[in-house]
Amino acid sequence: MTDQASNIYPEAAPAERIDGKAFATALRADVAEGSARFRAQAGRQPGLAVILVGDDPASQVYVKTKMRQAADAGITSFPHLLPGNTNQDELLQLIALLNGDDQVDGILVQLPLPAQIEEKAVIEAIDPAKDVDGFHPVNVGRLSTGQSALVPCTPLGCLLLLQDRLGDLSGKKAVVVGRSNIVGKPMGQLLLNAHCTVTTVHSRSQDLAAECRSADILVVAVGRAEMIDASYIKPGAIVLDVGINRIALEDGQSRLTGDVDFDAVSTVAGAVTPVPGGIGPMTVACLLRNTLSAAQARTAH
Ligand SMILES: NC(=O)C1=CN([C@@H]2O[C@H](COP(=O)(O)OP(=O)(O)OC[C@H]3O[C@@H](n4cnc5c(N)ncnc54)[C@H](OP(=O)(O)O)[C@@H]3O)[C@@H](O)[C@H]2O)C=CC1
Ligand SMILES: Nc1nc(=O)c2c([nH]1)NC[C@@H]1CN(c3ccc(C(=O)N[C@@H](CCC(=O)O)C(=O)O)cc3)C=[N+]21
Repeated sequence: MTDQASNIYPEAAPAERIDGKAFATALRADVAEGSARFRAQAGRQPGLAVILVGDDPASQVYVKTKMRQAADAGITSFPHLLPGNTNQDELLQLIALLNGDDQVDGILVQLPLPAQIEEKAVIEAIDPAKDVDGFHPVNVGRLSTGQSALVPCTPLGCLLLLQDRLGDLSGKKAVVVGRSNIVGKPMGQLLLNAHCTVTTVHSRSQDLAAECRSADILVVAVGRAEMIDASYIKPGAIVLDVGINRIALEDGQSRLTGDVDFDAVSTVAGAVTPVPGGIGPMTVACLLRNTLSAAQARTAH
């Protein structure tokens, strides 16, 4: 952080830290209530199948967190931990089995997958009604045409936080940094559906900082540690930091950091989400919310 960057608006009050972790805890309590009602009506708990191929330690941690929080929210999880050399046909056979299993309402295949498996083929094999990640082209199409859909968890978590703080988002200027299928694109779509004026920027954009400085709402999902400093921020803006970057420290340890330089941005913004404790926990809470929604929709007809 440069002195210049931290002092461009010296009169501003420091930004509020948005507690995504606490919000996610409240959201999981809502899901638990809904799951209990579902169980009373359907005679079973909502079910979530979680597939992990390989033994990447970070992915193992995420999968454990998801299963523990699912149990706490009254959702049964069905873990499928497959060896790293699993081939595509084996994975597709498992998905076909889960598509046909009435106890399973949601199917999550942890990404990234090993190189021998094509992500697109796997995503397209999942029954769209059980696609709790919202990555299937049917759900992507439904979201982009404003129909009810299973919506990707990370952008859904961002939207819920924004609506909690701002209520109606109509007419707000929103800038999304990043255009991945998982975060950036569905985020733009959700903000557009909520009547924001949306700009999506990426690695080929010109004058990224100027685009970002026009934003009342700035959502950052680039995967570059602390890239966004105070010079990207409009005074008073709400900044959501999706980035999860593990950086090595000198003592051999590591720490998690976002795509936003939290301290620098806090001198200018109105409110900022931290990493950890921001969007990450919201993602997992929204996965459980989507599982409950899928269970309700599957038993409604
Ligand atoms: N909190 C959570 O729950 C989750 C967090 N994440 C994290 O969010 C981050 C983004 O993830 P994801 O969307 O999957 O990442 P991707 O790598 O798929 O996409 C990154 C996007 O950022 C753009 N980009 C990269 N460098 C720059 C740059 N210098 N200037 C402008 N744009 C740039 C890329 O542009 P281009 O398209 O032109 O290449 C691309 O659109 C990661 O840190 C990831 O770990 C992801 C999912 C969930
Ligand atoms: N099919 C699929 N769906 C996903 O949603 C998906 C995925 N694959 N692959 C990986 C990414 C990443 N992701 C995160 C979820 C929670 C935290 C999270 O809870 N983070 C904690 C910190 C956890 C820690 O300390 O490591 C926090 O930010 O506070 C982070 C990242 C979901 N993803």
